[in-house]
Amino acid sequence: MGARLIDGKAQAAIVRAKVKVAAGELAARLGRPPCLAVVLVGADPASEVYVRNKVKLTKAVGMTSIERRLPETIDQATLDATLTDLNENEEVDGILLQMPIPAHLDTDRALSLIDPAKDVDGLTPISAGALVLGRAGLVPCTPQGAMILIQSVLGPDLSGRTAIVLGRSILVGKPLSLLLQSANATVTMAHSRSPDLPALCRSADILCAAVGRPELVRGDWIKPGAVVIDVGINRVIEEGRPRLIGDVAFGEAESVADAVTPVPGGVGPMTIACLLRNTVLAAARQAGEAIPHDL
Ligand SMILES: Nc1nc(=O)c2c([nH]1)NC[C@@H]1CN(c3ccc(C(=O)N[C@@H](CCC(=O)O)C(=O)O)cc3)C=[N+]21
Repeated sequence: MGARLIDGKAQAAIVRAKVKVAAGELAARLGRPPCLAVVLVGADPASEVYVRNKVKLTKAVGMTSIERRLPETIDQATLDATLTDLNENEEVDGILLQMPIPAHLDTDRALSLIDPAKDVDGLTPISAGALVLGRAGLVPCTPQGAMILIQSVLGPDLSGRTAIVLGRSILVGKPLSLLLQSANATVTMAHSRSPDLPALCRSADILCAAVGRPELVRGDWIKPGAVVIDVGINRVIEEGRPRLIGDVAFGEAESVADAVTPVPGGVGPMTIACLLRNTVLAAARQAGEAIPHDL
């Protein structure tokens, strides 16, 4: 009841349509389509699904993709060599190392080897630093997708609005806080140790939940008329069936918020659309070409 639904599937389709035009323009100038390389270590079933989906959507927007599948048991040197090989491959514009990688491998080391120019996940120290410093760089996909959803409701300028981000992960919470601040919102970075989370949340015009705790955010945590962005994707079993639920109690949020993202169909589809967008941006920048179209 009440709140508008923020349609992540529809917004992702808009982003992909723009990416498709841009990829076409760029392909004509480069003499080949932009190319995304996906590195998958091991055979985690959830990762397999994501990677298959990414490859399918990459082709659908007129780009190419290559996959490097490595066995669960590889050593760090093999992973490192795979990444540096892709760095040097001039046919590859973007590199994505699918997370998580097996525990015996060093994630930080692997990420820091990726050429920042090809870092379509925005997770290398150089990309993270560029975001902090407000310089041009590749922005992590999930927070970028969340921003597009927020701005689809509130417009590009968030001046005068307060925002709270629950969660301080490198992947989502930290970069999303910085992006909100760049768009002129006044941002609170909250987390599990923050005092009185419900009251903090209730003061925010924009509430972003990225903590990975199913339905942590209740209706009475939400300021009436707020925009609620649910970044959580929690797999739960309900009545014997697997189901995806967010970090926000959706039914309760609906009767308080002005607009709210569903799970699934909210931020998730935006993540992949923004990955494709980053691949085009990376291809253009490396070739010294202008960013095609209005991306
Ligand atoms: N290097 C790296 N980059 C990532 O961006 C990355 C990763 N590793 N590892 C795993 C997580 C997870 N992730 C999702 C992307 C899309 C949906 C998505 O589209 N979800 C659909 C539902 C899909 C379903 O039903 O399972 C939705 O929310 O509507 C979900 C999760 C990207 N990740």
